[in-house]
Amino acid sequence: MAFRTARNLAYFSNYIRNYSTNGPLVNVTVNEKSGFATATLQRPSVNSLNLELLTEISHTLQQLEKNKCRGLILTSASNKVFSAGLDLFELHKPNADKIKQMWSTLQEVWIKLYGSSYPTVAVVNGHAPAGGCMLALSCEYRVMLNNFIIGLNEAQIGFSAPMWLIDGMRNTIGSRQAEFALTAGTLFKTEEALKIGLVDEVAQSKEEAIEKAEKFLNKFAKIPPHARSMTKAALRGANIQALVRNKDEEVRSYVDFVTDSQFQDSLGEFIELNLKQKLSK
Ligand SMILES: CCCCCCCCCC/C=C/CC(=O)SCCNC(=O)CCNC(=O)[C@H](O)C(C)(C)COP(=O)(O)OP(=O)(O)OC[C@H]1O[C@@H](n2cnc3c(N)ncnc32)[C@H](O)[C@@H]1OP(=O)(O)O
Repeated sequence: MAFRTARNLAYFSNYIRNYSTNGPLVNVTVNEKSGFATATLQRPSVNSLNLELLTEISHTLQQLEKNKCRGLILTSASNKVFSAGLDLFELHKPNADKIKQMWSTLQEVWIKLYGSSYPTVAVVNGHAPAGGCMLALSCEYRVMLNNFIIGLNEAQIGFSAPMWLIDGMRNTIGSRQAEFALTAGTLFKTEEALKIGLVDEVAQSKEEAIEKAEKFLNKFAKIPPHARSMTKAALRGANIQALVRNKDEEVRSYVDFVTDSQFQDSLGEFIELNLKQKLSK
């Protein structure tokens, strides 16, 4: 049963209210009429993805799947940043166990969002570098506001995006554009992102973006949900299975990579050069 019925809506809202003891990092509302859920990321100030936020996103996606969500709009409470990607301060001189959990939860988020049975739209109402772009890419449709940047800038920071994320980029903008974008770690302005197909539509305000997102979700009103989700699984399943098979091995490589002193040095330099907040010496 979908949670558009009042009883399930109440259950879901209650779940969300009770979920986090520190106050929710993801606010979920459900439009009673359309049945569409809006998940708003609200970790101050830039929705950088630490273990707590990733865990909450992952639980939210699980609940949406369980409650047979009719469509999801993913957006940000900030009017400047959709998500700044992984929390770079948590990657600096990290506790190995914590970053192991962090990467594993990031993989879970990708699997659940990229593979969701329900349709998904990212309303990209702010900058979306690296992990921010990952969240947007795992949705089926992207509506972005003007004058922001989006892209996978991992190469600029000193590493390669993982294979599943490369697949997501390739499936969205094609192999040729993906090779250019990933090898240079390009961050695209909204209009450039529209030209290469990294975003589908541009909006001038968040309200307009939400309208466009709902219009996209409404396209599926007359399509049998199981036929839609089977088709999505057929299109995306091989990429998801490849990650599932390689999940543990990838976590091990990631922990080795991130704890290596060479990566730590280049991350330290990146933070000092690019972020306002500096590392404590
Ligand atoms: C086989 C498997 C192995 C694979 C191995 C791969 C290894 C993978 C490594 C990890 C993968 C990472 C993917 C990522 O997501 S890395 C994150 C990359 N993110 C960025 O490059 C974004 C950096 N930030 C910015 O460019 C800008 O901040 C912004 C997002 C464009 C916003 O600009 P704006 O001018 O509006 O804001 P400020 O720059 O003033 O920032 C506001 C405050 O936010 C703090 N901040 C920003 N970004 C981050 C971040 N990513 N993590 C933590 N904190 C961040 C910034 O310091 C400011 O803090 P303050 O308010 O306290 O001053």
